[in-house]
Amino acid sequence: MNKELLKERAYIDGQWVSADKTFDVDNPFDNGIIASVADCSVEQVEQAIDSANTAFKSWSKTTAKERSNLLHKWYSLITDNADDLAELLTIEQGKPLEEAKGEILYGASYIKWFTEEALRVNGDLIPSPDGDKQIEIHKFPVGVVGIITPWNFPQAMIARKVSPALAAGCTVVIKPASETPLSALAMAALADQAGIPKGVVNVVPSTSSSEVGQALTSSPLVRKISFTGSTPVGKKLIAQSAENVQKVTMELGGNAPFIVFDDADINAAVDGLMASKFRNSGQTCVCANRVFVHENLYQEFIKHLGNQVNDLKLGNGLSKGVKITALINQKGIEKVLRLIKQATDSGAEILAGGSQSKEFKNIIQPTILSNVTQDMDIVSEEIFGPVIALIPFSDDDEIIEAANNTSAGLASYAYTQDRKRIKRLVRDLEYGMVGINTGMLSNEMAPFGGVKESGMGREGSKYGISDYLDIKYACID
Ligand SMILES: NC(=O)C1=CN([C@@H]2O[C@H](COP(=O)(O)OP(=O)(O)OC[C@H]3O[C@@H](n4cnc5c(N)ncnc54)[C@H](OP(=O)(O)O)[C@@H]3O)[C@@H](O)[C@H]2O)C=CC1
Ligand SMILES: O=C(O)[C@H](O)CS(=O)(=O)O
Repeated sequence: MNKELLKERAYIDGQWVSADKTFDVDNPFDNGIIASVADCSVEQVEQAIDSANTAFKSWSKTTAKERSNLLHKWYSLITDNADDLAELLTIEQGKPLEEAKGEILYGASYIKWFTEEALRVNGDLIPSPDGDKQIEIHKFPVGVVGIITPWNFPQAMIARKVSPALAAGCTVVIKPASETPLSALAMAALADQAGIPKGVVNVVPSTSSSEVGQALTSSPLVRKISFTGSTPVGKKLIAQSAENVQKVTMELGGNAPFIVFDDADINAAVDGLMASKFRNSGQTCVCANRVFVHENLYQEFIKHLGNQVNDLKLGNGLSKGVKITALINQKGIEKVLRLIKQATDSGAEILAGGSQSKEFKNIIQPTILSNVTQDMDIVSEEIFGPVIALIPFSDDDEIIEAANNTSAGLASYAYTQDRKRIKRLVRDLEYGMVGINTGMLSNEMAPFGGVKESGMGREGSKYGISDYLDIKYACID
């Protein structure tokens, strides 16, 4: 791997900066230490905010074309270094190398998208209702953006937030997850190489996440917070952002229903479930979390599903053909084992897996639980692991109500051929995103985001840049 991309110091004001202390980053597969990274203090975060604020004064006055060209250089450097970035990502996060490569290109697709969207931030001229006065609508970048990202997509979540921010003319201070800071620092190294001016992008790794969040939300210089992570942390940040009336974009937890109706193509539904459920070993906010299968198909579905699950290869993400790898940390492993045990203690049946791999202690076997019921914790909590919870159903009306019976509202999925039923599902499922006959719905051209306690704002698509712009109305007589 290109050692130039392995950075251990913070990136503040265009400089690589040490801190008074460091924290270790380990490989989730074997817990081997791979780096010791600068553990930034609140003072250093404040320095980064000051730097971003100074840089904003000039960056916000560059032309959209200049920003677009620099973003494109960043995009090109990322795609040119995709293999090395993927290897770094797998080492620090654990996911299979093929998935890590996919994440790098997925993240880069957002940067490419916003090189184009940067050129389409237009205002309006509105005919005045009041004599000859002219109504002009202008759009301006909001300012310094505080960005806090999770460990499950350590590169793509940064690309998905930083690219619209920079395209709009904003500057950013990024606090990556402590489990996975290396991908963020590598992205900063390539932004530096691309010629993105000092202070526009700052990365401040820190294990003092709560204090860093407080520093970002309490600073009047920070005009927006963009966060992807758990709902409890999202709620804290929303509350804290009120102090300075900051804009927020929140991509929070999910609890996706995956509904297989009696007219579904079983093979397609099993393929869609495998793709949705086992990506990143189940550690995504859009994974199928509750799998409702019509009783008429239940037994046949289980047979098809079991065949595919039993074929999944477990191991080190760097090894060829591996599909199921280590969960991010012991906390994540214990949470999934707790949910499995509570379900089986309450009557669920294990059809496959059900425990940690005998060979690799940090890997949980791909698991199928049958006869799961709505009262179980595995139904109400975001599993974040390779566990399929199967719930049989018989009635269309009941199933939509059951699917909506959660405080989350991010992704939802259904397999059916019935056009009337599809229209009803799109209308009545209370989610930001609905996948019909597909288990994969994330791409840079579609608005990614949720409703209810899954957050607010949208990332990607023609809507994504609006979160980083303010509208100014000028009335000219
Ligand atoms: N919707 C999504 O995409 C994601 C959902 N989740 C859900 O969250 C659960 C826990 O995962 P976890 O990684 O702990 O998610 P967290 O929400 O705890 O962490 C996400 C990010 O927020 C930071 N953070 C944590 N606490 C605070 C705080 N008080 N103020 C400011 N920033 C904070 C973390 O920093 P640090 O790393 O230093 O703790 C990390 O950078 C998962 O099991 C899953 O259910 C998790 C990740 C992504
Ligand atoms: O946080 C996540 O889980 C990601 O947003 C999911 S996706 O965008 O990579 O599908």
